[in-house]
Amino acid sequence: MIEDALAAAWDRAVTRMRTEAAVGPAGLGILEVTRPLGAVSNTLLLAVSSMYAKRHLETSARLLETILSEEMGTPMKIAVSIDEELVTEDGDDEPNEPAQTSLHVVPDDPGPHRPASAPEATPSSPTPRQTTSASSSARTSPTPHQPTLGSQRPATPTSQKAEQATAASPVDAETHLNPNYTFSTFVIGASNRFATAAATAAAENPGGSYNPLFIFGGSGLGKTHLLHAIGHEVLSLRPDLRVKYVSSEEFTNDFINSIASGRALEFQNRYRAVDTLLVDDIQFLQGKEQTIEEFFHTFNALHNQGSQIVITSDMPPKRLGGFEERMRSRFEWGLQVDIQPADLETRIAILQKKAEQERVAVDLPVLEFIAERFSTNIRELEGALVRVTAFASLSSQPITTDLAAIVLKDNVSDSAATEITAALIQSETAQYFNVTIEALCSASRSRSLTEARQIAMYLCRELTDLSLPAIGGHFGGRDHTTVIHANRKIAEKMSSKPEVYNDITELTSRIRAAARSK
Ligand SMILES: Nc1ncnc2c1ncn2[C@@H]1O[C@H](COP(=O)(O)OP(=O)(O)OP(=O)(O)O)[C@@H](O)[C@H]1O
Repeated sequence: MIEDALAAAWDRAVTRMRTEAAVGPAGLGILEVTRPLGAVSNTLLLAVSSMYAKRHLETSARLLETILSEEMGTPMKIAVSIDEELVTEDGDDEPNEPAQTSLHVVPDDPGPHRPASAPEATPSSPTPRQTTSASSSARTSPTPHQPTLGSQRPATPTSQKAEQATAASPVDAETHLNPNYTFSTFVIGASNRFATAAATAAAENPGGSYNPLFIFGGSGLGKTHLLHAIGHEVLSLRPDLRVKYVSSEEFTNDFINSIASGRALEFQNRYRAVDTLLVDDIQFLQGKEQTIEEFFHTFNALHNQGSQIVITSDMPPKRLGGFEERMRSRFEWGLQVDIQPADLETRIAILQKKAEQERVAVDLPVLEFIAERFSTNIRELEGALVRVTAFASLSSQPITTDLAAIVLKDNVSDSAATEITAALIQSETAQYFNVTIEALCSASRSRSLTEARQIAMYLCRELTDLSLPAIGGHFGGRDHTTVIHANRKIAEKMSSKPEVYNDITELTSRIRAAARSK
């Protein structure tokens, strides 16, 4: 229990931050839910619920420490930790929700404000059998071409997805490696065989002849997955090595923050102390001259000391505009490998693996059906499987090709013809839930906004090529782990909450229609 004097000083410091300091609404929101745990010597330990909140708080650390010191009458420092038991910064107040409870209606849980006409309707034939209540059949469906579900829970409380709702594990805080992205979960096919062989070789002999390893290819083809897989493999073979995964956006933010807080040297030491640096989506550094300069020095330092560097990009080094020749030529020092779009057999195998991981039994003809329709982007392919299995689970039906055909009827990838942007998704989502775009991107953790925001993030992940940090950036500068959390949360809810499934279906259709009409 925190001492009364300390608790009172903390409260006064928060008030002063609000009244005297130019802290924005996001910062204030975070301060208000920050929990003081106690003091060790002159350091006040604070707990927040996410990396996003921690970073936010740390940017105001100096000011906070000055005010706290004045309030306590003695020099104070702060140390911020993440406590996942706290309500998350996204207001997700059921982080440890047991799978089974998600199948019951919580009476005082209004959730987001859904449009009155929206997806609680009973679909017209030939949509699958519904478990809707009689009253819901009186409503009209806004999207008769899309299968929708009644808001009542399925009669059979055995949601396949709900049973494995806790399967997804968090990203490692130190290495930033996603435990789901390993070589064992990566399907090898003609399109990625060479890249996988090179990745394996680099992982087995870090700093060897494939240094740097440069992996390039189109969106959603598995570059990030391979990058993480290298990290895991290095650590499993050499647990003593230091591995770090970083997206280009994170590298940029880290660099900018380090300069702003006068900690440039600490930044350099942190990045130069690693044995394997995995840098994702290097193309996002284009045009950021100072960050590229810093990356250039990081690269040189690491290469000189024999550390392995692996870089991914959406294009080969030669075509990377915005980088000086000296940087591009370094990218070509080692080995460059590309990943091509997966062929049909590989796509089927990926779906098979995904279904196995999710512990959902899906017959081969259904997997073939889905794989035939989604050929350019594995992320979309996976999203399609999630939708089909979620719908089958919610409506207690077997997963058949007919059902898949209905669910995916309007969900064909048409990215070549239309451009779906984060702004479009935000605008459609805000309109649909009757909230403002500002609120959607704000720090507010109200339940209704949280779910609407998570749905918008899920749709950004599925319908755009944006990276996780880029999506976080569109939603008030949130951390990429918040986007991963939102993605997992919504994928789970789609299988257990008909209204969420319907929101996703309806919004996808509205977003695609809006993109086509532009
Ligand atoms: N060969 C594969 N085997 C298993 N899963 C795969 C494979 N290729 C891609 N995936 C899955 O597809 C999804 C998208 O892959 P990933 O994020 O690695 O793509 P990317 O090439 O990095 O895309 P972007 O350039 O948009 O960041 C991930 O969930 C990943 O696990």
